[in-house]
Amino acid sequence: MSQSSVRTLYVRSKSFTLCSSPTDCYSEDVPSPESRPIVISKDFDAQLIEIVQQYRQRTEQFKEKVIDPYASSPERSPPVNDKVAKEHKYMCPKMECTCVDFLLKPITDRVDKRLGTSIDPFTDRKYIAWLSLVTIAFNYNLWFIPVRMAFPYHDPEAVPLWFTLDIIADIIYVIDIIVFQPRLQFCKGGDIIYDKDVIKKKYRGSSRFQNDVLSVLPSDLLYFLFGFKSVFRINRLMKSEAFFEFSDRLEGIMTKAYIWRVIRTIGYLMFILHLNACLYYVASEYQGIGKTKWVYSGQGSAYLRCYYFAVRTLINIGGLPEPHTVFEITFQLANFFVGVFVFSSLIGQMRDVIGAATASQTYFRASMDACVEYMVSNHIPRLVQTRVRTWYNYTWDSQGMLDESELLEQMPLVMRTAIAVDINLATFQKIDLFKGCDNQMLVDMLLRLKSIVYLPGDFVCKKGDIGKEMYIIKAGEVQVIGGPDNKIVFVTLKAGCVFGEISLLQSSANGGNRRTANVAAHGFANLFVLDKKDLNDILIHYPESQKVLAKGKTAPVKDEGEKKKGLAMFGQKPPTPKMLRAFGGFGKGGLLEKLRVCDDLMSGIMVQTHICNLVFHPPIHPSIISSINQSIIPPSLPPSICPFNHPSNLSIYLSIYLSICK
Ligand SMILES: Nc1nc2c(ncn2[C@@H]2O[C@@H]3COP(=O)(O)O[C@H]3[C@H]2O)c(=O)[nH]1
Repeated sequence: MSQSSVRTLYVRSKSFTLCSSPTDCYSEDVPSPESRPIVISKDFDAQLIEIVQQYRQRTEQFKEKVIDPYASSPERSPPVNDKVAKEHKYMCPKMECTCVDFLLKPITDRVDKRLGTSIDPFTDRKYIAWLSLVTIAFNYNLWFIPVRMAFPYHDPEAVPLWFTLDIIADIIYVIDIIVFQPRLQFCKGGDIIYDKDVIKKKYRGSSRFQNDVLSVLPSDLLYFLFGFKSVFRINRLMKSEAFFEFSDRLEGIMTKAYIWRVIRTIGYLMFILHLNACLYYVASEYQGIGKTKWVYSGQGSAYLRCYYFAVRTLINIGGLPEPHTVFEITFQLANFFVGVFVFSSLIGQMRDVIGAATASQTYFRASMDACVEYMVSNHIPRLVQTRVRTWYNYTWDSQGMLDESELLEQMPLVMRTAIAVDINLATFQKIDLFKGCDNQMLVDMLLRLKSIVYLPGDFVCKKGDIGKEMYIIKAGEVQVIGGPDNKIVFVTLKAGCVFGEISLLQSSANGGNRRTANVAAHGFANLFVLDKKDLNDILIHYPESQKVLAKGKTAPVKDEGEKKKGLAMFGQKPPTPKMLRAFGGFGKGGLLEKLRVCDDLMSGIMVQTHICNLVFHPPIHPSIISSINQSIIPPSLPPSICPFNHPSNLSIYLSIYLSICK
């Protein structure tokens, strides 16, 4: 080894820093350097110098990064925050970004803004609308590729049109692959995945992606070699999944999904006929157009005539020229066989679709028929039979089913709650009787309601009966009636009113659990019914609400405001009569104070008549007052209890007064 090829370098023992002299290796933190000279060959020396240069370069890079923290670097991508994102809007953050990515960035940003980074494929209407477009493009290929293959439709004038349509369909396919499919949320282990990158990765690994890519392969380039032939576009049919997806999604959002199912089944039928028409034309061409009686004659519209042939053969209508050659007979036989199998299955499918669409109607008819049969065989009076039929018809017409609860019971509790809350909670919250009640209690109540339809004139409850249910009017009206033959209407309750709660909320001691009035449906009345047992079960858990309800029922009426509260639970009442106002209304020294006297004086009908005469002018006849008392005071109550001091009975008196004296 020559002296010139030898160079002396010094290595600091711990950190292996390369130094050009021993003193360079001294530093404050290394007080006693143990540097020893290393003798290296010239080649090795060159290598080391190169390494040192590389280190210097690296140091420079780091220095640069200190000045510009977002300088591109393999180790670090710039932090994503708004400011940086804006500054580097069109810069690709990752080293693996391609030019295409870089160019597409502004477009993808815009698309993200419009569509969002992920799409819910089940409910997103925009996606379903897009799918309809893809379905049109797919159907264009599905129907026109065979027809263009079979019939001579590629004449020079038509080629530009076909070409344009092909391009449009292809663009739709490509947009679907780039924009929509890589954004579709999916479910993994019960979690919905929204992350764009994960979704993209999943799509790219799916068989759908493979089919989608195959469907857009530019096989049309073969036109250059073999001429303009639609057979080269046959790979476009690989997009069939989009059609079936569209079909499912549409069924999911349509209120009458069977309409789409019928259209789809008819479409299948027409497509098979269409294919057959194409085959017939090809067969005719093979035989020679117009050569025999069986083939297409070459006259008129080729497609129309061939389609006509297909309809007659495949649906086995017959009446066609007899095939003669072996080829013709074989073709015709194949047609008949296909016709039998395909059409029998399509007809079966159609029957299922129509059967499913009318299933509920069939169920209704069957229930009603069974009931009528039962009534006839048990000699039920005709009048009752008519009422039962009317009930069936009205219930079916008004709610589209006989028993709503049957449908709801199939659902999990959370769904039932959602539906019940959505339909009725707002109405419930407005009912005065429930004001101040716990919302959760109302929801519990909603879940236990049963819907029942009453026919005009039906008694919902009768005075003196034991009250086992309370009612909320869903639709229609009921009337609180009394007097001889129940001819007197004390009050009419409308949708949203509650009744039947008096006997339910009072204790059975002294007959408090008996109905205090007759209530009958005025027209058709659709009522929610709440069982006493259900109500009690609920109230056990809501003692506060129980107090509110009890208060709503028994609160003493003190002034106009409170009177409203007390009476409002019976629904809309007639306005305060002029006469009542003349007597000072319900305020101090007014009607109530006068009536309270009867607590002490009440001993017979004459006293009541006297008070009535005092209050109402012209006076009410004593016989009417007597009949009111008989119909209002629960039989179990001692006669000494004044009927006036109960706000509800008071309202009845006022109603009678209005109806008689106005
Ligand atoms: N007694 C009475 N009941 C009324 C009146 N208005 C509505 N109703 C309702 O008619 C229902 C009959 O049954 P309930 O006694 O259980 O509860 C009664 C009240 O809810 C009224 O003015 N007097």
